[in-house]
Amino acid sequence: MDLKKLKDYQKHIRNFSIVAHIDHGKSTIADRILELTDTVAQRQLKSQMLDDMPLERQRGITIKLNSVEVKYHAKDGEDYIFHLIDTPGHVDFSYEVSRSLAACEGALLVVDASQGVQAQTLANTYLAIDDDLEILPVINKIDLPSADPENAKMEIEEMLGLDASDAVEVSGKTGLGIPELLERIVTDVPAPQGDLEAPLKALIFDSKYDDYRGVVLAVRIEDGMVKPGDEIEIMNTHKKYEVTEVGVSNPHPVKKDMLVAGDVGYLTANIKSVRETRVGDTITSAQNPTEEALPGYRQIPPMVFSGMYPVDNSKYDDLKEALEKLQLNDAALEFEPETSTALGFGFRCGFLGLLHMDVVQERLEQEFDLDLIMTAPSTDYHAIMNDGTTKVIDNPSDLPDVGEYKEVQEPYVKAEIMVPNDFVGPVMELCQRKRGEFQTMDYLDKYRVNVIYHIPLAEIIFDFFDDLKSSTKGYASLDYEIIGYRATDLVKIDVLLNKEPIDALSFISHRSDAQARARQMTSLLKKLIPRQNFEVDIQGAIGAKIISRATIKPYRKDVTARIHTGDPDRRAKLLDKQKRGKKRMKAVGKVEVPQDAFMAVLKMNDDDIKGK
Ligand SMILES: Nc1nc2c(ncn2[C@@H]2O[C@H](COP(=O)(O)OP(=O)(O)OP(=O)(O)O)[C@@H](O)[C@H]2O)c(=O)[nH]1
Repeated sequence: MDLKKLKDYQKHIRNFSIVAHIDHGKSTIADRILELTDTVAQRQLKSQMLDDMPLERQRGITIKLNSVEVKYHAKDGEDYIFHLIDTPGHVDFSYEVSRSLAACEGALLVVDASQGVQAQTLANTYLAIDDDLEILPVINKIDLPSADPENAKMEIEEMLGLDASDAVEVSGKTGLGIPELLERIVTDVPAPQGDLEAPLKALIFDSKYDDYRGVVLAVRIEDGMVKPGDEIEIMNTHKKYEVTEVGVSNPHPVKKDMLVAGDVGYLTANIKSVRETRVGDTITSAQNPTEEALPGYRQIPPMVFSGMYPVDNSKYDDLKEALEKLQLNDAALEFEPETSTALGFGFRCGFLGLLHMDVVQERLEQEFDLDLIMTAPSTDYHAIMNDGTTKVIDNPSDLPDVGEYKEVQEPYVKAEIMVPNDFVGPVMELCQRKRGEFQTMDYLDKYRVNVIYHIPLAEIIFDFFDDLKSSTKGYASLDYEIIGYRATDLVKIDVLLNKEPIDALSFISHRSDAQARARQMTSLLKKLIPRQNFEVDIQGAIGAKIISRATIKPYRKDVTARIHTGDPDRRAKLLDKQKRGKKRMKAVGKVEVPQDAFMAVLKMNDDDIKGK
C-alpha cells in the first residue's frame, strides 16, 4: 500500500473506550454498536458479546477488557474503522481501565440516566482526563420511567466539569439514539496521529495465552507498521522475535497483512514463555529501533493475599503452570511458592480485591480443571521489628511472636462514599463500626453528599461493600485508594486442632475484637469440620494463651453400616455422596478439614462479634 493511501486509512480510524460506573450499561451499548454496524451477524449476537469469558457471562460483569474492530459507513459517505475497547467497571478492575485508555484517543463516558454520576464515574473520568482523551458524554437507559437525563447532564457538568449540553441520549436496551452515537464517534473522537514512516513503536496493552498460537499480544501501534516476517524487539527485555501473524478482533481473530500506526489489533511472534512479555512494554523494530519506549503502566500492587493449594498434592506443577498462564492475561495477579505445614506445597497469591480473588479461583477451576483449597484472604502488614527493620507480612501465620516487634502497621484507605442525604447516618455508623476515622463531608448538590473516611483496608475488603449497599438500599457508591500504613493494636490469633497449630487458619485481628473473633472462629469450625472417628479439640490462642475452645465429638457408626448389602445402588450412591463431599477436604494432621473451614474468618459476621 502506498503512503498516501495509508494516511487516508489512518484518518478514518477512531479508537475509543467506554468508561462508566458498574452496571451503567457499557457492555450493552457495545453490543448495540456491534449489531448496528453488522459486525456480528444477527444470529451470532448473544448479549454481552464482548464478555467472552464464561465467568463474565455467568456473573453479568466485565472482568477483562476486550477490543473489537467495527466498520462503519457514516452519513458523510465515508467508511470508518472503529476500535472499540470495552472495560470493566468494578473497582477491583480499574487497572484494566487505565490500560485500555492508553490505547485510545477518545472515551464514551456512559452515565445511567436514572442514577446519575457515581463514584466510579468520577474515578474513571479522571483516568480518561489524565490520558488527554476526548470525552463524549453518553446518557444511557433513557427508556426507564425513572430516567432523568437532564439531571444526569447537570451532574456531569457540575461534578466533572465537562460540557454535557450536547451529550448523546441513548438506550442500550432498545437501541434508541445509537445511530446518532455512531455519527458522534466519527465527528468527536480524533483520528490517531502516529507517524507511519517512523520506526515501529507499539504498546502491549493486554496479552493472553492460546494453546494453538502461544502468546497473543493485544497491541496499539503508535508509530510505524508491522507485518508477519518482521523482526521485533521488546524494549524492556531486549528480546527479539519474528512476527508470525497480525490481525484484528471482530471479536473473533481476523488475520491482516499488516498493522499500521493508529491500529489496535493483535500480534503473535513465537513467544513461547509467558514470562517473556509484560503488559505495558513497548515493541519496536529489531533492525530500526525507536529511541524512546512508551511510558509503561503503573504496576498496581496487590492488596489481598491468600494461600492457594491443590487438593491433590500431585497437582502442584499443574497449578504452577496454570497460574503462569493466567498471570499473562491478568497482570495484577502475583504469586510465589509457599509451604504450609497444614496444607503442603502451594502458592501465596496477591489480588487486587476479593472479587479479583474469586475470579482467579473460578478461572483456575473452570479453565484449568483444578480443585483448590484457598486460605482466608488477608491484607499485608508491616511488622516494625525491635532492631528497626520492617518485615512485610502477607501471611498472618508469619507474624513474629509478641515481643519480637515494636509495632504492626496495616494499610489504610481513603474511602469516598457518595450517598443521598437521607442515608448519611447509616453510612457514618457503618464506617465507625469498621474502625473508620471521619475526614470530611461535601455536598455535591441538593440531594447528595460525598462522605470521606480513612478506614483500615482489612475492614473494607471483606463485606464492607455489601453492608454499605444494604444500609443505603443500594444507593451508595464507593471508591477508595490506599493512603499508607498505620500502626494499630493488632494481634495474631492461632487456631489449634488437637493442640497442633494450623498455620493456614491463623488470622490477624484488632485486639479489641480478638476475644470475640476467636470464640466465633472456634464455634464456626465446630460446625464446619465433620465428625471424625476420634475427638477433635479446637482452640483459639494468642501466643501461649488459649482464649477460646470447642470440641467435636467422634462419630460412632459408619454411614453405610446399617444399609442392607442387598441394596447396592443405595450404598453406591451414599459412598459417592461421601466422596464428593470429601473432594474439597484436606487431611490436616489426622483431621479432615473442608475448604469452608479455611474461609471461616470471612463468615464471621461482625454484628455478632460486636454483640449488636
Ligand atoms: N432499561 C435499560 N436497561 C439497560 C440499558 N442498558 C443496559 N441495561 C441493563 O443494565 C444492566 C447492566 O448493563 P451492562 O451493559 O452489563 O453494564 P456494564 O456497565 O457493562 O457493567 P460491567 O461490565 O459489569 O461494569 C443490565 O441488566 C442491562 O440489561 C438501557 O438502556 N435500558
